Amino acid sequence: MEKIDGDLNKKAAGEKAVEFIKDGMVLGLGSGSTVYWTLKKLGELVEQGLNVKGIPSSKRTEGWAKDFNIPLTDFSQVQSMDLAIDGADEIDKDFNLTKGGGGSLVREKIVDANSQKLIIVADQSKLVSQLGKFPLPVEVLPFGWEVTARKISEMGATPVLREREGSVFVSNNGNYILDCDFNLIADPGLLHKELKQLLGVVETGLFINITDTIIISGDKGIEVLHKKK
Ligand SMILES: O=C[C@H](O)[C@H](O)[C@H](O)COP(=O)(O)O
Repeated sequence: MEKIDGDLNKKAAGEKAVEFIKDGMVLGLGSGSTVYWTLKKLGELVEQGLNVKGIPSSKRTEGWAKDFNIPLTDFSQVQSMDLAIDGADEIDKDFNLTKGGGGSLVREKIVDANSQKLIIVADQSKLVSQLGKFPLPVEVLPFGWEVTARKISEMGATPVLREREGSVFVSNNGNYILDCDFNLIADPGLLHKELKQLLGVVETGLFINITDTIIISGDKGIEVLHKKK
């Protein structure tokens, strides 16, 4: 069995999110070690009779959902979900996010953006005043990735091809990830748009303006923050 980050704040935030799940909902199932705790708790509720279905945002999440007997569906059955619950690598004061530390950013963005509501679960270390300390994950096509990386470096970043255990990391979509240190990101929306215009870029880990609620666990206990409309 895979070893999961047992950080108590991740566990607390992840578990809290199930309070927002209602019977009959179709859910977007995010990725990462905080969402793992959401899935585990959700499995207990399913066992007690809660009727939900989920679309997983990664193969890892799909595996966990199956382990916890959470019924799954896909985009051939439903095009819009009631609620997505996902993790993040950084969260700024405007609820914009950096995601993709685990390499699941493309499927996460498709799932999160097609949900009526997005709840982000995280420990307090993820809160930042400005995005950018965590190098921005950018998913790129393997073909010509060297050119794409050079174009990104001309935008002021230092892209590093992600590797795991000595091999190039390959995403669930068969692509590569460039971890791009832009230093602090002054305008995340603009940077996302500029990166998306580069040939070879599939998607960026900047999630702008799609988060409704953040569940943070830390020194002050669990806080539920709603975005002001
Ligand atoms: O690709 C991975 C995802 O964006 C995760 O949601 C993110 O990295 C946070 O993961 P964790 O909850 O393990 O810190």
